[in-house]
Amino acid sequence: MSIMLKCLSHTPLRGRNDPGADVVAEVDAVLTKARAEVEAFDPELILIFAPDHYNGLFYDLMPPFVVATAAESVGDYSTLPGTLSVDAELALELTKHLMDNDLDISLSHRLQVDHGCTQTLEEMTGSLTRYPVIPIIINSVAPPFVPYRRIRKLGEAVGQFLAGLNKRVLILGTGGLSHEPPVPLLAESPAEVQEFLICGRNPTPEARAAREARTIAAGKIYGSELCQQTPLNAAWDEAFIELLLSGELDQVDEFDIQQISAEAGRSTHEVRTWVAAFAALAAVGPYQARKDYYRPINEWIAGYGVVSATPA
Ligand SMILES: O=C(O)CCc1cccc(O)c1O
Ligand SMILES: [Fe+2]
Repeated sequence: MSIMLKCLSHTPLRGRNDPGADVVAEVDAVLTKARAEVEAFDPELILIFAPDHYNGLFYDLMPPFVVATAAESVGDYSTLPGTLSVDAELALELTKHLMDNDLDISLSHRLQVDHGCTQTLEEMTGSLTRYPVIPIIINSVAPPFVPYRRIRKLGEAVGQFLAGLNKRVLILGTGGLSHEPPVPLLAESPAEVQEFLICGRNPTPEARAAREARTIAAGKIYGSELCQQTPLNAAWDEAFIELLLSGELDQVDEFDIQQISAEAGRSTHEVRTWVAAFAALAAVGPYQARKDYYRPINEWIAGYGVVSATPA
């Protein structure tokens, strides 16, 4: 088995509410290089850890994490629609492996996924079907959350499974870093928003458009004094990236969920996907990681980062 890891932010505001042309060009160059590395690696399997943003998973049944044996893109924010090329048999084997290793994983035989999964898949491969994929969706947006140590253990167990395959595997983590887009909180919402958060699957095109417009409007003022949301936190992001580069992943066991929300924004918890990805790689052996890019980008509502790693 050989293995490559890439973790990167996603943001549906890329191409919709862009920063200056110089920054756009920088990010384009970073993503082009990352994609070329994926192409050269030629993965036989992609294991993607991704969040969901109330598109596939709702409070009527909210799992801490879930393996999908089949996945359909909802095509939000004009992302690619359609069916992902999930390796169903292998996804089921992985699920059993996780259960046998004391992880109470959920299983979906038909999961809707959103930009949180598909944007990165498209950016890294140009498609939703180029390579066989197994999605693992980690709850990062709908509190309460399981502790970070559980995410590290999930990643470890996934890594042990991957180590037993005779395949080239690309591990992806997508989301973060610091950011707080305008996603409603169940406890603070009026009844109709609560209804959406509990069972809002398959919204009307109008409802979807309204949601997208709200995110774009938030991007226009993010980081200014007009904005109510927690601002980006470059220091938090840089420290998190350093932690990953150091290899001392068990430090995430000390992460305080409330404190991260307060200091870096509620959606910062999308970095749980990065924790799982790195824990999976670390389970295979020592690794070498590099920071490809970091910049706080208010227009995108994202502490925007790209990190790569391979076995040392
Ligand atoms: O529509 C949503 O729920 C949030 C959209 C969104 C915006 C900025 C950064 C993100 O990571 C993200 O997911
Ligand atoms: Fe997100």
